[in-house]
Amino acid sequence: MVRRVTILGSTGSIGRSTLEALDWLGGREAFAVEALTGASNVALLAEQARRCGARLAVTADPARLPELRAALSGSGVETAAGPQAVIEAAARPAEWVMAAIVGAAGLAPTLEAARRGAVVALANKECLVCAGPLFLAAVAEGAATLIPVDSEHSAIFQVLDARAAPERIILTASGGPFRDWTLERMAAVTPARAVQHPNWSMGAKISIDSATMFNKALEMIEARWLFRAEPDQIEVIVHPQSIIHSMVGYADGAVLAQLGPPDMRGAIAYALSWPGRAPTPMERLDFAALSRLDFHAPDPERFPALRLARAALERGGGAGCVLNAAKETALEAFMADRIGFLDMARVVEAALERLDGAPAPAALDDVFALDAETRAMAAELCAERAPVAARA
Ligand SMILES: NC(=O)C1=CN([C@@H]2O[C@H](COP(=O)(O)OP(=O)(O)OC[C@H]3O[C@@H](n4cnc5c(N)ncnc54)[C@H](OP(=O)(O)O)[C@@H]3O)[C@@H](O)[C@H]2O)C=CC1
Ligand SMILES: CC(=O)[C@@H](O)[C@H](O)COP(=O)(O)O
Ligand SMILES: [Mn+2]
Repeated sequence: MVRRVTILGSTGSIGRSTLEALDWLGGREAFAVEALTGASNVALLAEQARRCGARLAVTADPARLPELRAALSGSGVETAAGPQAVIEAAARPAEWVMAAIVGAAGLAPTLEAARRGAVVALANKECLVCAGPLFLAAVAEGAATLIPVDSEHSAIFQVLDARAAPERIILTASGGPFRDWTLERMAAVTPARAVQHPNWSMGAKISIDSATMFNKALEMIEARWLFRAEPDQIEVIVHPQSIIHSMVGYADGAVLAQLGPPDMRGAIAYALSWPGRAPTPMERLDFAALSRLDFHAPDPERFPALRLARAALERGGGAGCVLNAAKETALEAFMADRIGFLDMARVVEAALERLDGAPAPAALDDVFALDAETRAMAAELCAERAPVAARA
């Protein structure tokens, strides 16, 4: 039977890997693409839609609709544009939806797919970071199935034992490109350098989040909601090779791990073939060639993001939403050379302090309001930091 799929964020790193995984697992004979969505890369979106015979292609940017229409003229692919059209794409009747829009912009469309009961392959971590309880309520309300795709959470999902509650959730972290750098060197890091992840090929924003370890901070909060883990059950260990994707410890002291090459097509193919395991051409691990796997504790001084995530977890309420919105604002300022690399954590810390006590958002509009309030405050905090050129 042909399965209908939708890819939210098809033009990004995860979106492109998803299209490859669909080809691995049977292509057009096994899958019919209902909708693809992108934002700025309209040429790629149109090419993807033609190639896989999508019914609908949507750009989140209304100004790009004429370009999308021109690129798809004569193809029979429907077109639409704007944030509401992305939500409507998620509402269309695909049984399996890849949620791969970057950032908080992915929340509303992914919620829509969950509410109507799709199998949601969740790459976007911000849904759970900004609105964990709300998002899980939508999953329950829609009787949706949530399959984690973030490599760590996919790994944990794969080794969870239905018969025993986990004692520890152990997230592995590569440590990013500045794992061994001094604070002095890190202070002068440029965006071009920060996007160079040592192991994974990913979009620019998550690559920089890996460099600050804010990616791991988001993943701690993601794990809290996905696996209903208490904050003190969630640990982070630096593992520079990114071969062990994460681990779960049980009450008898046993630790189960999932291993594989650092290639997201593995986690995506798993989400497509769940509850089975379809054969894939993923590279096989050669343990003799690997020879060693290293581990060390993260350095809290050089990577304050982990401490901030723990504080957000302990504060609860709207702290996850505040942490993410402040982080996204600071990340954009860093990418535009308006603040330095180490300033990102300073901005997030100040925003968390100023908005301490923000209540947990009870509805989507509350998330948007807290997100907007935090972004405005974080933008002021960024403006207060000395310009990068003045500090050079
Ligand atoms: N890349 C990876 O290996 C991993 C990614 N993730 C998570 O998955 C998500 C996607 O990451 P990644 O693929 O790297 O990101 P990319 O930046 O490569 O892709 C992001 C996608 O979102 C689209 N997009 C950007 N802004 C908007 C918007 N405002 N509204 C709607 N769509 C938008 C982009 O469109 P366009 O490009 O056309 O502008 C693109 O399709 C993130 O949440 C990330 O944290 C999790 C684990 C691993
Ligand atoms: C592929 C994936 O899931 C990323 O989130 C990855 O984990 C990033 O690597 P870091 O461990 O450096 O954050
Ligand atoms: Mn990850």
